[in-house]
Amino acid sequence: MGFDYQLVVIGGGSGGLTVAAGAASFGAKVALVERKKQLGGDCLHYGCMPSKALIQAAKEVQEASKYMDIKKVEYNALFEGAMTRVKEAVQEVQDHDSKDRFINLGIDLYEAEAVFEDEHTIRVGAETITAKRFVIATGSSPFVPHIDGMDNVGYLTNESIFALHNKPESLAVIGGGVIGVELSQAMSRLGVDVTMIEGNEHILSKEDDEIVQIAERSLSEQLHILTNAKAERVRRDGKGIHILYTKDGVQNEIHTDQLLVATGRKPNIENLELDKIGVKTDDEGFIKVDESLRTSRKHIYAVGDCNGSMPFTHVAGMEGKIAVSNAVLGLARKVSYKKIPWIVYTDPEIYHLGLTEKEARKKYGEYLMTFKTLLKDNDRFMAERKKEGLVKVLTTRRGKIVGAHAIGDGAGEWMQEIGTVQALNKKFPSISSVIHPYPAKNNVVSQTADLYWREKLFGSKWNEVIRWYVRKWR
Ligand SMILES: Cc1cc2nc3c(=O)[nH]c(=O)nc-3n(C[C@H](O)[C@H](O)[C@H](O)COP(=O)(O)OP(=O)(O)OC[C@H]3O[C@@H](n4cnc5c(N)ncnc54)[C@H](O)[C@@H]3O)c2cc1C
Ligand SMILES: NC(=O)c1ccc[n+]([C@@H]2O[C@H](COP(=O)([O-])OP(=O)(O)OC[C@H]3O[C@@H](n4cnc5c(N)ncnc54)[C@H](O)[C@@H]3O)[C@@H](O)[C@H]2O)c1
Repeated sequence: MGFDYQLVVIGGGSGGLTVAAGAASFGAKVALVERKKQLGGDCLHYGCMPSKALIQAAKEVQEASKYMDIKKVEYNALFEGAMTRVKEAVQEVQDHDSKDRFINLGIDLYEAEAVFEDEHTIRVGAETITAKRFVIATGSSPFVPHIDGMDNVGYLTNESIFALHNKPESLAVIGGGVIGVELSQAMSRLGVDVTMIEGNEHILSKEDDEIVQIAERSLSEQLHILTNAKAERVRRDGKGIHILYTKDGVQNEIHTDQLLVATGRKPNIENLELDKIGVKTDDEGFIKVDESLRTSRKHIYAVGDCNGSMPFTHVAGMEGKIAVSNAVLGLARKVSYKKIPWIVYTDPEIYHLGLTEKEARKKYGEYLMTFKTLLKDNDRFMAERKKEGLVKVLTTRRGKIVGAHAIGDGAGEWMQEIGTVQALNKKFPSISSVIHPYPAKNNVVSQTADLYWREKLFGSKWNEVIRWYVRKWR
């Protein structure tokens, strides 16, 4: 039976665009279906791009505030300016990733919501199209917990906060995960009074404990952080939004101009009619895939946020490339999530690779080695007065990297050296033999790698042997 297309990709975000472009460049007949007017998905429109533009604008305001007294009315103008920068950044990347670029690759674009009719057919608006294989890349949306009054209060999510024009006086943020902390700090730097309500004992629950301690200390100088706190009820009146919450068993209320909900994600599968074609999902609705990214229907693949693996753009991209190899070239490449770093773009910035110390200790027990350098012990961070921070690297006794974490100015950039070394299957101590230009910030990484040798040479029986050799023979 002939199909209209060899491959139909559903969703034109980070994952879907990688798949569509990759498949077309291998000569496949490809259609891309996107329900929104623009390509780019969450990362471009409501995620990575607008948040990073906002973070940068807020950082500049905060720097300026060190040298001048910024008045309240000036903060209003600076806020509006920051929001304009956000829109400009999104537009610039949008122009670069235009529809024409994909049409010129020979891809047929359909601007409509895809709905499965049967396992080889989808409805897109008024048309139906058939394909031999599909890749679902429909992403995720904000998950909003059930809190009494929420439906009537008019809250913000990452899909609406970047459209704010006027600076709110105050902002409450429910959720102290990555979105919560990045946006809270940026808003606070733009003169907004921010209160964060986090249900867990600590914010950023996926990070290493010591990193979290430093992050909490630093962020609580700029925001009110309420941990172990549960929002029970919200209501709006003429003065704004009231949030009734319980913290450590005690009830309290805060009053705020705006409320941001940042409590995790849910998959965009609601209208696909996956049940009809036998594509299985887990309890939260994320599409189940095997290591080759195949769903329970073997000719249908799922990549990016909708499969619930790791909700990052670089993961959607990595999965997209594997899906192209498998769906288009017929290979059987498998995904691995062991060597995927991420960054939390706060100031100080956080870098995360692999296991936290708690996880690594559980797995490796006494075979785990931990190497730490405080930024206050590094010349460059001393010189720049950016001494708050830590590098922590976790290895096996033989130097295999199992985790690397840092918090500090620009950590996301200078720590990636460790991610590269790990990806190339080299050991952590090999960084010691690479000459780092002094006093680049990545010296703190080689300084930490030197600790491995110090431990091996001076913290073991070898030390005695070397000392004996030097005394006797040199
Ligand atoms: C505030 C915020 C900041 C972030 N910052 C970062 C960051 O700094 N770094 C990072 O790596 N990640 C970041 N992320 C995560 C990143 O945005 C996502 O992991 C990434 O966008 C996932 O890509 P995707 O292709 O799976 O989904 P998306 O990019 O969301 O694309 C899915 C597309 O599918 C479309 N679609 C959905 N259903 C249908 C349908 N039935 N028919 C047709 N089209 C459909 C949607 O309209 C959308 O365009 C951030 C997320 C948020 C919310
Ligand atoms: N820098 C980046 O790469 C970046 C930036 C933003 C988002 N993202 C991606 O987006 C994903 C989603 O981010 P997120 O911050 O929404 O999710 P998250 O899972 O990181 O954090 C959600 C937080 O909300 C808390 N929470 C949940 N329900 C609550 C409730 N009722 N009351 C109080 N607290 C509650 C959770 O305990 C958790 O700490 C992230 O996992 C990340 O992968 C990445």
